[in-house]
Amino acid sequence: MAAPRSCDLWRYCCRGWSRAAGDSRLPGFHRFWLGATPSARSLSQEKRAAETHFGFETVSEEEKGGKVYQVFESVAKKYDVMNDMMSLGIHRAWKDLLIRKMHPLPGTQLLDVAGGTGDIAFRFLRYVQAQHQRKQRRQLRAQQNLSWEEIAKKYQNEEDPLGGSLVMVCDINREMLKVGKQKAVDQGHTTGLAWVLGDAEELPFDDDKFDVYTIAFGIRNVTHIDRALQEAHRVLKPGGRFLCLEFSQVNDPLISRLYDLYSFQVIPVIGEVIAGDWKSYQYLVESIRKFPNQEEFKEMIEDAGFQKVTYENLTTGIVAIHSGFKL
Ligand SMILES: COc1cc(O)cc(C/C=C(\C)CC/C=C(\C)CC/C=C(\C)CC/C=C(\C)CC/C=C(\C)CC/C=C(\C)CC/C=C(\C)CC/C=C(\C)CC/C=C(\C)CCC=C(C)C)c1O
Ligand SMILES: C[S@@+](CC[C@H](N)C(=O)[O-])C[C@H]1O[C@@H](n2cnc3c(N)ncnc32)[C@H](O)[C@@H]1O
Repeated sequence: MAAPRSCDLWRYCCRGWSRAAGDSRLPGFHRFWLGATPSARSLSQEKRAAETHFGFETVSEEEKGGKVYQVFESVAKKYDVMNDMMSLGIHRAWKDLLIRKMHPLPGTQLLDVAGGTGDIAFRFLRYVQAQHQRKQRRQLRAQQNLSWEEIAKKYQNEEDPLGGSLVMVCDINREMLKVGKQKAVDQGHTTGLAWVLGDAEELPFDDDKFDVYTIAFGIRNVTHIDRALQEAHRVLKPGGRFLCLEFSQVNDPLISRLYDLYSFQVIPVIGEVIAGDWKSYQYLVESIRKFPNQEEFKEMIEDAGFQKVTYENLTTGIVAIHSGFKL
């Protein structure tokens, strides 16, 4: 390595000093002698810290939430049809895989954050219902000498086809929830489902409440991902599981080129043609590129206190499922 020039050394020292001067752990006296007035320093630091991204645009942290809200308010009515069109239905398989990985048993209490129009919740309900029916059938088969009347009665007396399971869909956007509630009616989901308006960064739930926390295609839109992860940890029961389905990084260079081409050249066009909304779909593809890769996100989950954190790539890493436990 080349020897540092004197101006480099000077710059290095200045950087070190200014860093120390901004260190809030230093007593005020030291900060004063290190050459920065605490108020000026902390002000400029706050200004920098308050910036984030909205797709490729730099925005203030206060602005971001509002912009994300507008995106989903705008796409809500066309959201489901857009997902089928853009992904050629592949998003359905990704969501099915998330539920299979969770393998919920009757009685599971699930919190689905950024649950939007309910895709994860409805899959969860169908899965636990099927599990519960299978369990019932096994029990009936074990009781060999029941009459058909007794068997029929057992089926009819079944009050809760979900065996006590519940899914709480929490989302910040009224319009997305409105579409979700209508879908629940259309699909005949009457029990085991609740809808709550709430922010992933400040969940309106007590500590240690849920067995599983899911967030599908949601965390990318949250302003402070670290806060959302801490909240996930707080509301899970000890032993509870965190599962996140999110766009991730494609590592194969050829697939990555094709994927970029499709994302930037095709998706906003479909957005414009089907939903009359180029900008929201431009934001979608940009936000995917700004999201941390598989390993970086895994570290963030660990930093929030989760253990046994793993991930599984789907469709060559276009999306990944991260899993962690509160132990
Ligand atoms: C506003 O925010 C949002 C709005 C939303 O509606 C949704 C979300 C959140 C997202 C979801 C809930 C998931 C569902 C939505 C999507 C998957 C849309 C996002 C899609 C991508 C970022 C691209 C990746 C999509 C796929 C892997 C699905 C499969 C698509 C194809 C295979 C493309 C086929 C398309 C054609 C043949 C049309 C012709 C295309 C061209 C002329 C352009 C050039 C295209 C290619 C050369 C082929 C495309 C190649 C790839 C996609 C890469 C290779 C893929 C594989 C090996 C599987 C939300 O936040
Ligand atoms: C792409 S949609 C995903 C919906 C659903 N999970 C799915 O897989 O189809 C993203 C959702 O995240 C919600 N969202 C964005 N920021 C949020 C936040 N801070 N707290 C809760 N939900 C949020 C949006 O309102 C939107 O419904």
